[in-house]
Amino acid sequence: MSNLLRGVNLYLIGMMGVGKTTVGRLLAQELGYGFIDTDDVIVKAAGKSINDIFTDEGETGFRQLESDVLAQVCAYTKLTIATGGGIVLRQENWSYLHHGLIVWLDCSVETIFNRLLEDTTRPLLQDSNPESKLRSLLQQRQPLYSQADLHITITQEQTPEQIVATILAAIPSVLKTQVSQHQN
Ligand SMILES: Nc1ncnc2c1ncn2[C@@H]1O[C@H](COP(=O)(O)OP(=O)(O)O)[C@@H](O)[C@H]1O
Ligand SMILES: O=C(O)C1=C[C@@H](OP(=O)(O)O)[C@@H](O)[C@H](O)C1
Ligand SMILES: [Mg+2]
Repeated sequence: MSNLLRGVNLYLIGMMGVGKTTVGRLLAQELGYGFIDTDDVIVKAAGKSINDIFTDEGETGFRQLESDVLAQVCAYTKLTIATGGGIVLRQENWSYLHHGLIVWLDCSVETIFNRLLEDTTRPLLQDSNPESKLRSLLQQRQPLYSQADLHITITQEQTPEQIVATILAAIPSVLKTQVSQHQN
């Protein structure tokens, strides 16, 4: 698979809680790729948590840091990059994402809600009705996520290992499409 990819980066996109960070780390191991989580880089660079960045600099400040980090990481190859769920919102980010293969991890709002029930690290979910917030975020973002090269729908029961296997099995079909598009 690594030979087939020829060092092309994989970008995982999708809603918060879908498993981008968890699956991305495993996927990188399987491919012999490096792993980067854009949120981790932002936290290290800013020296504070995502919650504190949202409080101090607002979502706009966070989105600027996110774009800066994405612009930097896309200069490297052989990486699996777990992005934050809102990376799709800025048009400029797409020019960076399209340097690599974009994989949309998609699962139901119910699954996400159950996973993040106790979580306090996602500022956008600190809402009086987090489930309805998730639904409206998904509604807004779905058309953007659907611009990915690969759409992987996952069920609540699927383990990270199974999701990695599904992604690896699907990659050759997209690479083939891209090669034939170049030939036409
Ligand atoms: N396939 C899975 N099955 C069960 N729990 C999962 C799975 N993938 C992720 N999780 C859990 O869901 C939560 C969110 O996962 P995370 O990887 O941080 O998602 P994201 O980066 O997309 O926000 C974490 O607690 C993680 O352990
Ligand atoms: O969906 C979003 O807008 C966000 C998702 C988070 O990352 P995960 O998708 O890894 O949870 C993080 O970037 C921030 O809380 C904003
Ligand atoms: Mg994450």
